Amino acid sequence: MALESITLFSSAKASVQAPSLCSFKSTPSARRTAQYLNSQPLLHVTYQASFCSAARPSAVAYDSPPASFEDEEEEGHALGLPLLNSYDSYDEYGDDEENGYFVGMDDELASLEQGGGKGTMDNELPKFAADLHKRSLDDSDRFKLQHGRDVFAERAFLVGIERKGIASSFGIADSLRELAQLSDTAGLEVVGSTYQKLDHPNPRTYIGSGKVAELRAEVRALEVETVIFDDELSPGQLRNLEKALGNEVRVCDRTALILDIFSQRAATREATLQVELAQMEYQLPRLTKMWSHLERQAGGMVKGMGEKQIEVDKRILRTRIALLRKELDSVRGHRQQYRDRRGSVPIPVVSLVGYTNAGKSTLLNRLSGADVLAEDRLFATLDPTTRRIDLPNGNECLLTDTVGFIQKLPTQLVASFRATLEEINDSSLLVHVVDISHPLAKEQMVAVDNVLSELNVGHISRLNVWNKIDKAPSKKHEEFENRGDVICISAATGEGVDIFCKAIQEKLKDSMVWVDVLVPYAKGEYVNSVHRLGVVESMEYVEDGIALKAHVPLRLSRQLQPMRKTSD
Ligand SMILES: Nc1nc2c(ncn2[C@@H]2O[C@H](COP(=O)(O)OP(=O)(O)OP(=O)(O)O)[C@@H](O)[C@H]2O)c(=O)[nH]1
Ligand SMILES: [Mg+2]
Repeated sequence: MALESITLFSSAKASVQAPSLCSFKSTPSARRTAQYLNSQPLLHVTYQASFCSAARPSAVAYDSPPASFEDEEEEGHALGLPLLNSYDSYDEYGDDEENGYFVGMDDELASLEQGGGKGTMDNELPKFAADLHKRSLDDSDRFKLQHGRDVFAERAFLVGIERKGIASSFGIADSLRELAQLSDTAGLEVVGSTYQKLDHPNPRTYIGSGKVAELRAEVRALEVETVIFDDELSPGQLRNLEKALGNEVRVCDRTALILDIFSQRAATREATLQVELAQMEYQLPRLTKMWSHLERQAGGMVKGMGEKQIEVDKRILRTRIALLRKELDSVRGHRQQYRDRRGSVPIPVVSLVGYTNAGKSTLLNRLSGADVLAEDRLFATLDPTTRRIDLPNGNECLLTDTVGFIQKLPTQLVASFRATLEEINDSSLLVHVVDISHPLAKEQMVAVDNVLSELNVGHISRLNVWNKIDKAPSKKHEEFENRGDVICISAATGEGVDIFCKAIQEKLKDSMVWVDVLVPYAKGEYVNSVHRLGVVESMEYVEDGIALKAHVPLRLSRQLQPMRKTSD
């Protein structure tokens, strides 16, 4: 078995260009097939190795025909997808399969032709390609243009629970609404949702067994393709739900969905590596489904074969995870060098943090004329962008836009993005941007505070900014007029932005350090830095140099340390 080249999880892409080919193993014949299909106009084949991933493939490739075609549970078969089988077991299964196509390798082909079988590379593959193409046309009304991309609108159904007695700041309706927004961002079409009131999530199936039966009926009635649960499912829950709901539907959870969105959006090498790592760590304990067909195929004769495969896969995954970590370390090393270089230029860093879709990128764009993608969807930004901006008093600072937060942020994601988020640690000031027009603005603030407290940034001073006041109801205006600790702005119209800049300036001054130094004439560049970055109180040309009294950013004060006047 050519295991080494399996694309184990070619990420859970919820939206792919059809058609895609799901292959359980990357065998030479599967690769060859993909090569052939990709050489055809209008066909684009990607491998996926598992049905747990969020994309519905257009066809399924098996290395040899599964033994139990009649078995209702047979994945691809049950989905009504064309099957592609490499030929080696053709004699045994060849004639009774209408849905399948058979291909073989050259040497196998020779023996096939000698044996007078019907399938050859030459006549079966083109038929297969034509069938795939036809199916993708049949499905074409399911494609909608979304955010400038063709997205296959899978039918999704959402399931949540309301915990009795647990005062979650997000109510179940709000949480499901947000899950729907996430699904939409991932390119799914939400066709319904349900929830159950429970003391605790059911350890076996998350919802109770009666509710599972109800869900199964609803899923059938609505022709649902993906069921998404609002909380992270344990590997056991996932397995049991997959079993209970049948193979026609895919089961996934909030975490997998968010990971999927991140993987669709990751643009830089570091973000891609981080998301891939998070996905693999998520998949590792959940590796079950992709080899279960082997058990059936062996007809129970080679008991535990699937088990063994899972062990092999786990080893492959672990090796890959180790490799990813190493690569990430090296990418981060480069970034650290960049940051160190930036650190030697003592410009204060101001970080924009906040809930996803709060308007952080819009604000950065407004202040710096940057061109960061800002759009009305969740997680538009994954990579931090930094721009230099001028403050009203002529000082400069660096403004950094960061990835947005969300409630129930997957732990793997927080862990793998920690390094990116840790840049926040270098900031002189955190600006917490809130979308005050959002009905759950308060709950979102709490969620952001929770993530921030995990990041140990309590020592950095904060500025709270309520954004989108152009959209907010006037009641909110009265509310914030009574508060001294908030700046109200509209990043879209520019209202309040001047006041915001002044507030940054003041806050930065608060975080500055008082210095009384004598700068030798030979080191005149420091005087420039003090003017550019600090607030000068007095300056005097004396015999040995320039005597300065000023407030300066901490980093600059360190550089000025040797020039401190000895008298103080
Ligand atoms: N009406 C109004 N809309 C705004 C304002 N600021 C931002 N928006 C809109 O809100 C949406 C989200 O803005 P972004 O700047 O992408 O939000 P973000 O905080 O960077 O979001 P993520 O990158 O997903 O974390 C966009 O459609 C913006 O046009 C505002 O002041 N008023
Ligand atoms: Mg953004």
